[in-house]
Amino acid sequence: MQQSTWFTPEGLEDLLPPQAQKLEFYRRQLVDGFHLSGYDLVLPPLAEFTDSLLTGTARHMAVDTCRFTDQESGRMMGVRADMTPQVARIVSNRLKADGQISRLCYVGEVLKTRNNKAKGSRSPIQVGAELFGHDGIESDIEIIELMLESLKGINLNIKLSLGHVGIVDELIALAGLNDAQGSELIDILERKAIPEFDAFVAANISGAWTARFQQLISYCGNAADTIAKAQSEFSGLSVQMDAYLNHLAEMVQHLQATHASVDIHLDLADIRGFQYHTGIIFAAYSACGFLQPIAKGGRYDNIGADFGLALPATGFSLDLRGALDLLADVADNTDVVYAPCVSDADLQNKIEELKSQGIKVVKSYDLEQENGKKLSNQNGAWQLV
Ligand SMILES: N[C@@H](Cc1c[nH]c[nH+]1)C(=O)O
Repeated sequence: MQQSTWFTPEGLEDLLPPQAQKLEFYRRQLVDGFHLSGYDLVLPPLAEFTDSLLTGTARHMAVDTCRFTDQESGRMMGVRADMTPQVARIVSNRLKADGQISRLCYVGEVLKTRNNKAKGSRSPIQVGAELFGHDGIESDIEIIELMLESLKGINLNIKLSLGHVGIVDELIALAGLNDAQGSELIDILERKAIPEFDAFVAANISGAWTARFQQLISYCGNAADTIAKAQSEFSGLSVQMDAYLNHLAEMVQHLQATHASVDIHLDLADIRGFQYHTGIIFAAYSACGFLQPIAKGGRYDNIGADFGLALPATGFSLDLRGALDLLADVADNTDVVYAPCVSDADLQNKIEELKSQGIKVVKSYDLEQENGKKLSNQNGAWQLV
């Protein structure tokens, strides 16, 4: 047998005890929390036709998506690299949830073509929530608060970073950049390549706009100060720009009132990893310093257009596998009882009764050797000894 037979591919790992149980514990806690906020669970399939998986705004995901030919239909399929576009397909095409608000949540493993550690796990276990059918700031607030509440519920201490994709887009439009220039700039910002950004601005932007792009990149820091600065310097550039900044300011004000203990940070030029987003974007970083966000999300209006129903949408997801080391270990305090392997209906009833009380009952093939409580037949009745 070749030695490589028992190796798993780079970035695809087994989760062993007790880590797997720990993940399951937190998964339940998160999904139960979503449920209590009115989010219904959906479980999309692991793979879909690339036509639906990589449609519209999700086409940017193509490089991350493992693809293969479906032996049934001959069509190209892909393993999901993100569940959000799948949930958008479900709401637009399966639930046809027009004219109403839909709240959905999901859990599942996703897969990425490459093992880029800087971008997080190659096979995240994605847990998330999406809200469809509302385009006001209230739904952005609901989703961000749900994320904060969920992370607090699993005892993760985080910092919140906020941004708005529209601000970069609007500045590009106002400065009169053409499509190619706009895409190049977005690509530079996605990589946060500051020297390239400076070179791009020097070569492509003139007059007062040069200073504005430099200001944009400087809008990074404490939320209250940064939004005040951005609002004073960008005020009046356009109605849209004012609206975007006002939305952010309102968001900051709201969260400072409801989540006073959360450290809120603004980064108006940070669009890294926000591929299909169109509005307010956000990320939660570990307060104990961790480069990858624990959870992230944002508004992504109209992603469902290709599925026949364009709905406003906002949501967030987190990678439970990536967050596992940051989560407290879960002690297994369940009582253990050993049971003999004998054919006896009363014993079986007793075992079921104990399990229904949350007691762990383990079959023993050598009861004498076990340390701990045992089920023993005492004068015809099964009892704990
Ligand atoms: N699925 C996105 C986050 C998101 C969820 N909903 C909206 N955005 C991601 O993993 O980056």
